[in-house]
Amino acid sequence: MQPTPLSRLTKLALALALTAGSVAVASPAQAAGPYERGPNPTNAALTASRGPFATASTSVSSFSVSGFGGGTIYYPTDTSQGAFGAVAISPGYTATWSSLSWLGPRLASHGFVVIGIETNSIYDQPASRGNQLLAALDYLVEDSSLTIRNRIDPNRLAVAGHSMGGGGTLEAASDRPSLQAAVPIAPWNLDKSWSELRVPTLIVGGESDSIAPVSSHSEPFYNSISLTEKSYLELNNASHFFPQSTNTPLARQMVAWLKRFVDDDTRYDQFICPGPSRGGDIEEYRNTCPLS
Ligand SMILES: CCCC(=O)Oc1ccc([N+](=O)[O-])cc1
Repeated sequence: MQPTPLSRLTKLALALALTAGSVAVASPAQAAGPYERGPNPTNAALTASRGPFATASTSVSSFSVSGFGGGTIYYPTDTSQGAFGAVAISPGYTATWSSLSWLGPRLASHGFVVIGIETNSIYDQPASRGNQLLAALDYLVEDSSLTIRNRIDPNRLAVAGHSMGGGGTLEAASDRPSLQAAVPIAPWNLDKSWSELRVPTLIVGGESDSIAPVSSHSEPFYNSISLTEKSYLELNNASHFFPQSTNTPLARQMVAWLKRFVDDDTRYDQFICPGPSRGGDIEEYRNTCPLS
């Protein structure tokens, strides 16, 4: 087939533009990442009590799963936008999911499937909690009896947890580098070095934590990570138990981190780099900006 000849007018326009040295290559509209979900983020949307998605929940009996103690799944009800990333969250020593349950609908309303787990025993240690987080993720993406399984993208998974659950979060991320994000909250672990970690990790600590003091837990954990993106948020005057009631700075930073690394949604970079400044609820924020 003959190429369509350029019209005289087009040729003239091109010649004029070239002479003027100003041929503008039409830039396509900024391509949206394939996993971006929801409207453009704002600080108000991240600090509101709910994100843009309506959510529902379903409980998971300990008798229907293996490797963890069941729990509760929260998910966006919207089925028009493709699959969502998922995050498994562990409570701390002697605690149950109810201690963190505000996080379930909060995160799900931003476009994530969340499983808040019960541990096999409330006395389980961090390594066991890490294995249980991974078992919960495996359940979400593999168990054919789970009717919402097709809402979950098996390649976009994350872990989080409080205290020994935060220690378990580090264990899970160390054991499974294919995870997209980890968020240890007031993490507690006897192992202080996580130099092998390749999972982008946001650590959130409390300035006044006397059970997992940041000086012997969150800070050395953060400092030991060198192979991946990391951020450290320290909350002003916060005790070990800050995640056990609605905590806006935690939710804001956690949603931004999950959006950025589970959904590859660079619209959230602005909340990570440079991130929150010191003052008010924020004692300190450190990160590895710029994000690559
Ligand atoms: C809600 C409980 C959070 C948590 O895990 O707290 C603790 C962490 C470590 C110890 N400990 O090592 O004894 C105790 C509580």
